[in-house]
Formats: sequence, structure tokens, C-alpha cells
Amino acid sequence: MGQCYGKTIPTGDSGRPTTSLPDDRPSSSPTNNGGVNISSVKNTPGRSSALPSPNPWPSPYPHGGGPGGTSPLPAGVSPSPARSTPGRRFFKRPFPPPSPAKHIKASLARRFGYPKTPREGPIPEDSTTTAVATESDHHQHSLDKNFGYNKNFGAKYELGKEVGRGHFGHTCFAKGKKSELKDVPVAVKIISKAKMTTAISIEDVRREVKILKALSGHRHLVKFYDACEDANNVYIVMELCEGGELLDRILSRGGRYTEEDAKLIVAQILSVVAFCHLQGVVHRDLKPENFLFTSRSEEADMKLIDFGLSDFIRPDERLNDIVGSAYYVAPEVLHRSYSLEADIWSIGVITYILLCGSRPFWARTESGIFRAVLRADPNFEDIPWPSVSKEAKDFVKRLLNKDYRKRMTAAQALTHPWLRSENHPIPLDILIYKLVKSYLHATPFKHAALRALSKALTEDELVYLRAQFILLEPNKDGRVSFENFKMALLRNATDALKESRVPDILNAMAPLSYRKMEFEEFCAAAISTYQLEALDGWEQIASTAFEHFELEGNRVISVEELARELNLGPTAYSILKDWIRNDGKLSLLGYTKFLHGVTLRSSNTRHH
Ligand SMILES: Nc1ncnc2c1ncn2[C@@H]1O[C@H](COP(=O)(O)OP(=O)(O)OP(=O)(O)O)[C@@H](O)[C@H]1O
Ligand SMILES: [Ca+2]
Ligand SMILES: [Ca+2]
Repeated sequence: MGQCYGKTIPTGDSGRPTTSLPDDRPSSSPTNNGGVNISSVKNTPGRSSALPSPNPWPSPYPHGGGPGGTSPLPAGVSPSPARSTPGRRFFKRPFPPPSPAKHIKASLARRFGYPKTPREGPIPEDSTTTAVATESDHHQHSLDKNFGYNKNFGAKYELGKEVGRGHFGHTCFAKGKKSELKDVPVAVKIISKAKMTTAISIEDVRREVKILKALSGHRHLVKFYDACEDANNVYIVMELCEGGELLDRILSRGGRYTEEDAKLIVAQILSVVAFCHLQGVVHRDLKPENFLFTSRSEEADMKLIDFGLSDFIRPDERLNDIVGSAYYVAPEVLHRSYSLEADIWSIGVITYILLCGSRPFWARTESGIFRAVLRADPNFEDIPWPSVSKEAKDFVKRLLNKDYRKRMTAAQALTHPWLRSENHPIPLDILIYKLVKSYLHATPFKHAALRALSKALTEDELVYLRAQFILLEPNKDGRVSFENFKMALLRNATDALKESRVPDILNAMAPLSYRKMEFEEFCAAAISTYQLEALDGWEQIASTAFEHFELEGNRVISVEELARELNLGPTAYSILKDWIRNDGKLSLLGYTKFLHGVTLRSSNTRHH
């Protein structure tokens, strides 16, 4: 019953030919999906039952790729945004590329080889994949579709009308019949077991429920109530959000928010994403369709939903399966080596859209979008950017940095000057743990280099570090030890934390059991050189830091020793030679390179 979403948005006739927000719902999904669920594998039920909808543009494809339908999409590829957008689009032109989904598969395969991860396995969903479907039909009999959830859905809830639909399920209004939920209106996401044709797709549903359950409780995350199942479906019972999707609000405002209003939205997004990240959960599908308002009120809280593509991630782990939605996907996801920072990129895309009403990376085809994501710099020159504050622009640029190591984290972003005026709590940042951990294992020479750097920090960076230090609840002597790091993590812990093995990071911080850290040393320990390098003022910071380093830290060092410091072999000597001055000490260049750590070949940033 998604027709309530089929509102018509007037098409303004200004701006660039390219964009103006969302036109990207799959044809079968009237309420959903701003962007392609790239190869978001899993079962794709939403497609099968194409809902009739007032589609203003001719679709290159017949509606409905469901059983018996035809679809040009290769198996495993969800419907693409290009196909049509019922009612919702306000593009000036039709948007009918040839099966763009094929492009991703083909071009990705060409570049990186075919996906190896099972998550990208084929999804039997239409006639083009009959062979696969038949095969997996046999397979299905051996699949255990028992989730161990409550079997009494019918007795506990009274199902009402549909409120939304996506690729993987549809969501209905319902009412509790018993106990605490008696007469409470709830939302139920119904995922059909018939669409779970592989062990992987079953595991995906299991994980979605597990993650939602574990994270439930944050103010900006949809509250989980219950999971049920019967022979046909899995039912995820959750808090009902009656205010609609963020995407709808953006559209109803003509595609743009004032800076002040955008700040309120972005701060809520960052707050919940920082929380997920601290728990070791990467969402992987952040987009305006996956944020819902609790009520129609302008001031309503926003809630993150849809953990269908989310995963647990260990602190040093890199993921490689390509999932997400094309417009929001980070470059390193396309390169198949990514972590939490991919979510931050998506938030950058959302913020860009809020501030200007256009997508930062746009093309007619999916491969075009990916090319833009990988190579193009977003436009910050055209209207309305000249009238957007420089803080806002800086904010977006620091989320849309193509180098994930240079991006702000969610917690950092909340302390960025653009958002700082807002009165929101700053969450604990897992990045601090990672950085302090590597500091504890670094050499004395590296410590000296970082200490000098910490003395050159500007007030902007210190705001963040001070907030993080306070979250560690320093002892009366103003210092923190291992206990402080441990307790701060435990104060924030949910069940997800166990799964994501984030606490393992504490084991590596053992050296801190025997000593304490003052704020000054904490700053040196919790600096990311990469992030500082992304600042406009980096050169100034580096030269100030170098002055400090000259006074206390720089010393005569041989090429061999420097190579050892950086874990490099003799082949690096010729390069390192240039970092050392005539007096045998590091030059300014050498100092900044040493801080950066060497990535002579980028190979060590990627491991699968
Ligand atoms: N708690 C809720 N309250 C109200 N509506 C909801 C709720 N959860 C989901 N919906 C509606 O149902 C739609 C589909 O839900 P969801 O995004 O979880 O499904 P999906 O099949 O995983 O989607 P996608 O195709 O984006 O992967 C949402 O976009 C929203 O409109
Ligand atoms: Ca969704
Ligand atoms: Ca989903």
C-alpha cells in the first residue's frame, strides 16, 4: 500500500542538467531505495511483486522481475534506480540507461575479478536465472529456515496495512495483543522465507535481527521489540515511525534544507552512526530512505532503520563485499577494502544533498556514478554553494575525502566547527582506541615526533581531544590508565560489542596497565597524521610541529635506523636518504614523511 508515497513533486527548472535529488526508487518499490542496492545480494523480494504505480517516465524494462516476469538484470543484482521511480522523481528528463546494473557487474568483474564472497551469490529471482533457481530449489530442501524466533506471531500481533516496502521485505502496521505491547502500534517488517534461497540469505536475515536487537536502545535507532516466524515469514517487530522517510522530507522541501535545519538532521545521523561504530557495526546502507521520523511533527526525532546490509567488523578488519546504494557508496567499497569510514562517506553524500539539493556524484549509468565516486570532485561552486557557510563546505569536504584515512569519524564530525554550536553530547570514539593502541606500540622516536605534532594542534582539534579525554573520566590526578579506557568502553557496551570483538583492542593496550597518561601525552597518542594532512592549515601545523621537534626530539639518525623505525628494508634506503639533512637529523620533509608512515606502495593499505 505504498501509494500514499506517490506524491508528485514539482519540477523546478533551474540548476544543472544533472541532478536534483532522488529519482531512484526501484520500480517495484514505491516507497524505497534511493539508489541501487548494488549487489546487495540477499533475497530480493521487493522486486517480485511490482506494485502498480503512476510512473511518469517510460521504463526501459517491464515492471516486475518476479517469478515468471522478465528482467534484464543479471542474477544477484537488485533493481536499479534507473528503472523508474513511481511518482517520486523530479528529474527533468527520463533516466533510462541500458541495464546499468550490468555495468557494475561487468566493470567490477573486469577490474577486480568476480566477487569471491558468497554474499554476492546469485539470486534466483527471474526467468533469466531459471537454471540457478532450479538448482537452488533442490538446495532449498536442505536449508534450515528455522530461526528459533517466537512462533506465535498471529496470537501476539494483529497485522494492519502496509506502510512501506523495500527489496527485502514489506513493512506493515500492527498492534500488540498482549502484555506490554497490548494496543501499542508497532511496525512489522515481513521477510518471506520463500525468498531465502541460500544459506547466505538466511544468515543475512539472522544477522539483521541480531544487529537490530543488539543496538536497540539508542535514541536515534529504531527500537526492536520482537522477532517471530512461521512457515512462510520472518517478522521483525519494531517501533512504528509514523513521520515518513527523510527522503520524503527533503523532497517536500524542494530538495534543500537551510543550514540550521540540516545541522539538526546531520547531528542525529552522526550520533547514531557513532554509536553503531563504537559497537563495531558498520551499517553500509546509509541513505535518506533509511532514516524515519517518529511523527509528522517538524521537530520529530529521526531513527535509523534497515540493518539488512549491516555487519559486525573487528577493529582491524577490512570488508570486501560490495554492497550499498550507488549514490552513497564510498570509493574504497568499490575497491573492495573498507571499514567504518564507508558509512561516513555516505553521511557526506547525505549532507551534500541536504545543503544543495543535488547529488555530489551523478551519472546516467551506474558505471558512470562509480566513475564519479572514484574520480570526480563534487561541485562546490554552483548555486547555492556560494551562499553556504565555509564551515559547512569544509564539513562536507572532510566527509567526502576519497582517502578514507583522512575522513573525520562520526564523533569528530560532531565536534567540527559547523556543528559545534549545537548542544549535543559527544560520543566516545573507537578511533581513539585504535590510535592509542598503535602509539603504545610505537618507538620512542615516533613518540617524540607525535609529541611535537600535538603541540602544534589548533583549537579545533583540541576540542575533540578534550571531549574524548573527558569521556575516559580521568582520575583525580588528571591522568588516564588502562582501567579508564576499559571502563569507558564498558559504559557504552551493547551485545554487539562482543560479536564485533572490539574489546580485543583493549588487550593490545596492556602496556597502559603499568602507567598513566596525562592529557598532553593523550593528545600525542590520539592524533591521526592522515587526518591532519587533510586540513587546509596542515603546512602551518607541520612547520610549527617541526620547530618543536627540533627543540626536543630531532636527533642524528642513520638511514638504516630510520628504515628500522618504519619497518622498511634496504630497498627503501635511497628514498629515506633524502629525508635526512646534512647534520644527520630529519629535515622538515623527513619529519612529515616519518609522521605519515610510509606507504611506498599503497599495497599495505589493502588486505583481503
Ligand atoms: N519501523 C518502521 N516504521 C515505519 N515504517 C517503516 C519502519 N521500518 C520500515 N518502514 C518502511 O518500510 C520500508 C522498507 O523497510 P526496510 O528499509 O527495512 O526494507 P528493505 O527491504 O530492507 O529495504 P531496502 O530495499 O532499502 O533494502 C522503509 O523504507 C520504510 O518506509
Ligand atoms: Ca531500506
Ligand atoms: Ca535493506
